[in-house]
Amino acid sequence: MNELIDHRLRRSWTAEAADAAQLPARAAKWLEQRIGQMAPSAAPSAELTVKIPSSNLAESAVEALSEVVESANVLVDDAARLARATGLSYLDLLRRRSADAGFPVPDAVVLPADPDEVQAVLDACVKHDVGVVPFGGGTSVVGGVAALSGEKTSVIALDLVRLDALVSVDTESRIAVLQAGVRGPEAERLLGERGLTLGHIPQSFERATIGGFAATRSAGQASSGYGRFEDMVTGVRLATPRGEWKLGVAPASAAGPDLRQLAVGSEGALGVITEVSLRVRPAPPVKRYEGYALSGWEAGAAAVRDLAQNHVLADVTRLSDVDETEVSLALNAGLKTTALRKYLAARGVRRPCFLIVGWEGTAHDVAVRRRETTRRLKALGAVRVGKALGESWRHGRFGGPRQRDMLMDRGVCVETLETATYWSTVDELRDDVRAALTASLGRAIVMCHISHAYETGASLYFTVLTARDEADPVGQWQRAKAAASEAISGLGTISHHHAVGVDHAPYLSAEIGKLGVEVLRAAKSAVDPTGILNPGKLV
Ligand SMILES: Cc1cc2nc3c(=O)[nH]c(=O)nc-3n(C[C@H](O)[C@H](O)[C@H](O)COP(=O)(O)OP(=O)(O)OC[C@H]3O[C@@H](n4cnc5c(N)ncnc54)[C@H](O)[C@@H]3O)c2cc1C
Repeated sequence: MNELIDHRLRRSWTAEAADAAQLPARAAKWLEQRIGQMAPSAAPSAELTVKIPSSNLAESAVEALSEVVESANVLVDDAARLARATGLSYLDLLRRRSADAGFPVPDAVVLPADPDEVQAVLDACVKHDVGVVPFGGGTSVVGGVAALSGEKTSVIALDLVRLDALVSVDTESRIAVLQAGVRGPEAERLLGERGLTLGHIPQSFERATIGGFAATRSAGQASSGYGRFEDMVTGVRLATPRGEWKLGVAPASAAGPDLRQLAVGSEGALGVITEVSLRVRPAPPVKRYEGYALSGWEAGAAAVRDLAQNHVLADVTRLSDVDETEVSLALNAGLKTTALRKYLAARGVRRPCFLIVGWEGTAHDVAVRRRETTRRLKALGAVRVGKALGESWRHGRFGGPRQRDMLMDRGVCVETLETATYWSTVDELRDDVRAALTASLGRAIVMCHISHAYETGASLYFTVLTARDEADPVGQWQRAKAAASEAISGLGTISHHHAVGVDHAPYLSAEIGKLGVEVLRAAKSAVDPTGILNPGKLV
């Protein structure tokens, strides 16, 4: 079980794919021409080289926790604690490459087996005044699982990996109840055995958990078809320092504000999600993915808006800007790029923006919906590239994290950030974020895509590549991220799906108002009066 979240394996995302990501020499040369000379660094060692402080958890607390979960499930060894010390942001990975842990490490890892044990662990932590960081897949990129102790003298990582069951399925209502620690692939396997699917496939699917998806209001790549994770949640079971809280008795309700939506997105600060009731759908027998190209970002964004506002979005709708398209042409050895460029230029697409569209469902459903989407796309000037592009994206869609490790080994600063805004400000926000990142980083490739579209607006997801500043690599990215966040603040949301965590907390009140922050703090003090839950996150 420890292997599942060991950072040495996590570095390669999945153990079996450790060497899958390679940068062809041609691509490396292209990259160096764009961002300048890079200074390769050694890949992190497979040995445990990071020095970490010893555990500060009082013996009485260890004993109390051991009574709840048995002593074998209270881990105080360095490897176990280090494995749950951070998430997977660029800064997390960067800090893990140095010899001294420049980040807080939990004093123990506690592994409860079921919701009742989670509740009993919280009760013991209240009694011993120990901070608790709920830990799902540990894929947070905003510091959500950072082992901050706040005002407490010790903090545990509450790892939910043993809560791994499909609890029940109500086929008539199409609702499945899953425990919080079930990872994406296992959820699909368990549901697939019953002919069902959740359809929630974020890029972190391989490692992230049901509890983590709910706690962060995650959005999967097929959100246009299946909805965001919060759209799927029909009920939540939470353990809190004040006792258990269950929410969700009907598909819709006018019994006051929807408190399920307070639990969803609560980032471990208002309770530990132990079970989630989820709307499920019949597993689709047909999946069809294909690619189109549009000439320039404005034409591409206008096409996605047209599809959204005419209710003909494909389940997956993903538009890359010119830079992201250029990079995928340069780095993707699988596509016959020269021929493709000529083909597109001959059809008037000189600055191509790739659009991936994917439909899932019955053969009839896919055929009908595909016809409608593609009819509109052609009318909007989109040129069909074909199935190869769609399938190449579908098969490579979990490759990003592996490529990131490999780029970091080569001396590249590589990170992503995201936001969302209304259609009327999509272009302005994109321009402002790009300008802020470029002004801060100098020579950099700043790519952007839309991967989640709505009638009223869209998400914007940025990927940045620049040569790492070896003198101050942490400061280099912190300054760029702050500049981008300032540009976002006021025009869009500080996070469309990565959540608040530590990194976005300074920008929350600009978005929801001081009163909004007070409302969240009041909710927190109601469920967590002594402040043991996830100190320093969200509010
Ligand atoms: C390479 C990569 C790609 C990603 N792609 C996407 C994407 O496509 N879409 C997307 O939405 N996100 C994406 N993310 C972000 C991240 O995967 C999501 O935020 C995910 O929902 C986190 O799930 P997790 O189980 O890993 O949670 P963790 O990282 O373990 O925790 C995230 C936060 O939730 C809290 N938490 C976890 N479990 C519980 C629980 N049971 N109860 C209460 N609180 C809990 C934690 O304390 C923390 O604050 C990506 C991350 C990476 C590294």
